[in-house]
Amino acid sequence: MTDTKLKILFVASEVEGFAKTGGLADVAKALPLALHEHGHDVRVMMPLYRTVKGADTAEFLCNQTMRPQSGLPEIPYSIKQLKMGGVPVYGIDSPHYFDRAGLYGEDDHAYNDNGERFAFFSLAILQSCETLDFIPDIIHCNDWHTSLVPFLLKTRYRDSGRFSHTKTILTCHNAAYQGIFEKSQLKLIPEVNSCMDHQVLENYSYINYLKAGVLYADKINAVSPNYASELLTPLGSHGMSHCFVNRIRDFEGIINGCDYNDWNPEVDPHLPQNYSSHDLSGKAVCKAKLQQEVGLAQSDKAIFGMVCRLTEQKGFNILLPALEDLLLHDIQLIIVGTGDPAITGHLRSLEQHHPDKFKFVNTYSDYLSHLVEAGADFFLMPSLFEPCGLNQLYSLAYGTLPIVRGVGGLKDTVNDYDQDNDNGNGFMFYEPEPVDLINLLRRVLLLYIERPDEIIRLKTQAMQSHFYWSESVFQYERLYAKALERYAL
Ligand SMILES: Nc1ncnc2c1ncn2[C@@H]1O[C@H](COP(=O)(O)OP(=O)(O)O[C@H]2O[C@H](CO)[C@@H](O)[C@H](O)[C@H]2O)[C@@H](O)[C@H]1O
Repeated sequence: MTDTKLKILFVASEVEGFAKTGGLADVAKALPLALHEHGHDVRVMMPLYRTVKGADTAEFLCNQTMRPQSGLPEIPYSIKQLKMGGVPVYGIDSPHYFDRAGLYGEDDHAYNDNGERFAFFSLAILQSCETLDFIPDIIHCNDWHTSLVPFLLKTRYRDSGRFSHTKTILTCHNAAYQGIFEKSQLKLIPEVNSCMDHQVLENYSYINYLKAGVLYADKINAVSPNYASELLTPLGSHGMSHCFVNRIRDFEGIINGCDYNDWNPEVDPHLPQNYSSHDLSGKAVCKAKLQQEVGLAQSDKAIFGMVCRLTEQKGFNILLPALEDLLLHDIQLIIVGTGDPAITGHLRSLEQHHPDKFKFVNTYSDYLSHLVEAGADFFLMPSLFEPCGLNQLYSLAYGTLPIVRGVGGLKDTVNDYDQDNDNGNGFMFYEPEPVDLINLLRRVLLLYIERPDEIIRLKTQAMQSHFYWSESVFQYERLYAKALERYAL
């Protein structure tokens, strides 16, 4: 398979370097680049939001007109090209749908036409392939935003000769977000409204985009083997277990890699001093810089860090009560994140009660996310569920010991010190109970205070754990091969 060079179109709603709200963007950059390195002809397609970095200088390729069925007005848009290493990134430039302040919403409110926006994007993807004369072997879709592409290929485009050999992959980065919209948002794709398949209909008035993708994609994967197995269970599938069970023969888990071009403490330009597993002295300099940056006293106290979207998924129901206990100890805590106003309010009030120990930085900052990874001693990820998780991989690379809940990809990537002293590179608790996290945090703190040499050994060991994208690319290549074989038979 590795000798077969494929034409791959990777379609995603966000791509690191251009527009990002979370981990999907990281993967939408690193995976296409890794596939390109394996010799495939990879192109990426994304919406050209107003905020896309480089949008002003993107190369204009052509104007397009979408002519909807059923007498709706024509929709003009254009295709522009950005560059990401050797991989072309096509931006779908529709002022009507994408020239807005946010990607998916503003002021904590999702845009009320998101269903229509991403139905348009899915149609534009296929129309643009034809215009650019790039007919892919594989269209690699990601999450609900692009889940209608497999549906379109098997319905509207079924008899179109041009895509007769094109197969689709759907990667589920987070099946909690399913894209459930009123049928009225699907005026551009009326076929969905007449589709009576109960797996696509959420109910008689609503369509579930992710379910359409899971039903119609040729192959499906989750971003870790453990999350894939969770998605097959009623408890771990966000209500979609029957959909995944129905596709079990075409469904698997492939763990994300870590992009060591962006996340490597030996060369990271965000850090005041670089360091490696052979010499951790630069990490101490990063710790001092982090303390100075957020306004905490310079000291050797253990720093617990966290960078994330502030959502229920990240385990705040477990974490907030546990922090009340943790902050009674002689530690420092730094949380960087934006999101849910209720969580923001709790964190603000906790910070006011412990101003000398806890800094909550309510912002989105690449610089701070790198500095927290480098300067903290421990990284908190007590997630309720975690499809893969990337920050624990960054934490390992930076010698910052992850404290995680044993779910999803966290279980696949962190070796629990309590289970395996010799090979441990982090700490794990299992039950979604604050008391379990509190007990773990106390044990970790004791280790930090009483056995500093052991902590250094663990940090060094963590830095030697690697999750290379090239390994995951082999598995994606096998998945592509299976998708292409299935219809060649
Ligand atoms: N305030 C802030 N400032 C700077 N950077 C911030 C930030 N808040 C978040 N980030 C960054 O966003 C990314 C988050 O990635 P994750 O994989 O941990 O979570 P996410 O839930 O978004 O992704 C989903 O998709 C990914 C990719 O498949 C899965 O790993 C994951 O489990 C799944 O939930 C990291 O690069 C992080 O540094």
